[in-house]
Amino acid sequence: MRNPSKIAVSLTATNSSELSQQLAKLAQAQLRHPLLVEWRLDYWQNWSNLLRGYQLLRQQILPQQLIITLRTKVAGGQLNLTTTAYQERLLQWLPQLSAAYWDVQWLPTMTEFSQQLRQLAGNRQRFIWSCHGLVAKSYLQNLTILRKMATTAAPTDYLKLAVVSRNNADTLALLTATWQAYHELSQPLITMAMGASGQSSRIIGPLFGSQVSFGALTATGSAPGQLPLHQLDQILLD
Ligand SMILES: O=C1C[C@@](O)(C(=O)O)C[C@@H](O)[C@@H]1O
Repeated sequence: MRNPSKIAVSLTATNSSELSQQLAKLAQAQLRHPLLVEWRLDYWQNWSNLLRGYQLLRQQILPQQLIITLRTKVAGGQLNLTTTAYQERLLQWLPQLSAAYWDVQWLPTMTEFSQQLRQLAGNRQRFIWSCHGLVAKSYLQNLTILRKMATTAAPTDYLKLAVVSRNNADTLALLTATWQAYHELSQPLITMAMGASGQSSRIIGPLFGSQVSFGALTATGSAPGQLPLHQLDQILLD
């Protein structure tokens, strides 16, 4: 049987006071769907007080609700890091910040890094293997990425694919690839088409096998095309 769909929301605070504000806003949210909270570390300005931010977060958010993500510029995030610097930061911080999921930017050539992560994480830690396409992709390109990511992921890890959409055909390519992957692969999926023309994928994604949809807590959210959290909660089709 399928798991119930979840909604995720990103905290994009740059410092502790912004984080408190975003958490206060989140505390007001009464949602129909189970909620995951993504902490986007790439927005955080001063990493010497990252642990302080984490403590603040944990006063309100349970570890089993938490996703921790460090998104680099090449994948649409805020931090300009080389692959090596990105991987070093993950290896440094993963043992210190406990979360249900760590988001990891997937690369075809990362066998050694993924083994290091798993060793550090032990059995309890699960991963979201992420691929962010900033250029629109065809059905086959989307499906091929999902299939390749599945070879890195454990059965309980998520595979996440976010691709830019220029039009309805791009969105359909993402949704139909999701549908095929849902029938072929054992891992749960999170997919979305980014941008205004991809917005429908955030609403009907669950009908095609995507299990988590991201809504926006702030005016801009954390990616183009996200719907406001409450609106998404009302209209998500699952
Ligand atoms: O990977 C994703 C999905 C996302 O890019 C979106 O399009 O909603 C938002 C990001 O914060 C998150 O890490």
